[in-house]
Amino acid sequence: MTKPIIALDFKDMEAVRIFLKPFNESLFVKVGMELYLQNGPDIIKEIRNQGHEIFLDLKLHDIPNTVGQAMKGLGNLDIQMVNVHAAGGSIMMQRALEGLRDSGSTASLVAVTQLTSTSELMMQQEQNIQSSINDSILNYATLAQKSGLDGVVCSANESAMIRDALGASFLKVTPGIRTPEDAKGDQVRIATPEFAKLNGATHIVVGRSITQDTNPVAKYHQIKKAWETDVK
Ligand SMILES: O=c1ccn([C@@H]2O[C@H](COP(=O)(O)O)[C@@H](O)[C@H]2O)c(=O)[nH]1
Repeated sequence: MTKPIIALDFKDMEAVRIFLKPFNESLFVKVGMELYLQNGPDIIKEIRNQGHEIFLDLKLHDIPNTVGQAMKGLGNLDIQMVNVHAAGGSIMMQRALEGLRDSGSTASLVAVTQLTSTSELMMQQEQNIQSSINDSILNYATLAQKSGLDGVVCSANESAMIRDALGASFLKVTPGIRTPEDAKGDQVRIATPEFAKLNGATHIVVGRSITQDTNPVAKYHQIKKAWETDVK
């Protein structure tokens, strides 16, 4: 069972240090654009030195050569998971994977399908995709699998569909996790940890529900328990 991934959406390492200090255990954390782009690769070294696993969530999306070369560089960091946008296309995803493996990295490479902040209506009107959001997500997930990637980022509302179509071992990394008492914020396609578990998610990503709680350690353990408990 994978640990819930905590999204460290903080502005600097000092804020990360303060957040991580009360946790007396090894965690799986996510470093995203806010933290990485303002602090650079040193942040990865320090978090790894504290014994935590890292999902580097930079969502690369550019022409294949640029993404391939960038991935080659990121592969030199000691990270366990990294991602691209599936909308960049199959050639871009293949070059990303080649770049990552050329660097010797064994990190999982996953592709974002539709952001969990996107509704079906937004997708249809703003991206001009005239299918259901589930069809779009399954299309991107299928493309990612054919491109050799390890899995996708989707919401837990789509993880059962992807599991049934593409297999249980294809990773379904699911942000947009909320407990019933949490604020939805800018997320649209949300689910509880229990729902994610029941519906084939392989990983859950939780940010503000933990980081902005008055007792982050207790909230993390509440979510971890809900995620790990077997549901019949
Ligand atoms: O589709 C996606 C892809 C990535 N994310 C990231 O996950 C966390 C979620 O944070 P919350 O505070 O729990 O909403 C955040 O870092 C996003 O960049 C996502 O939400 N949806």
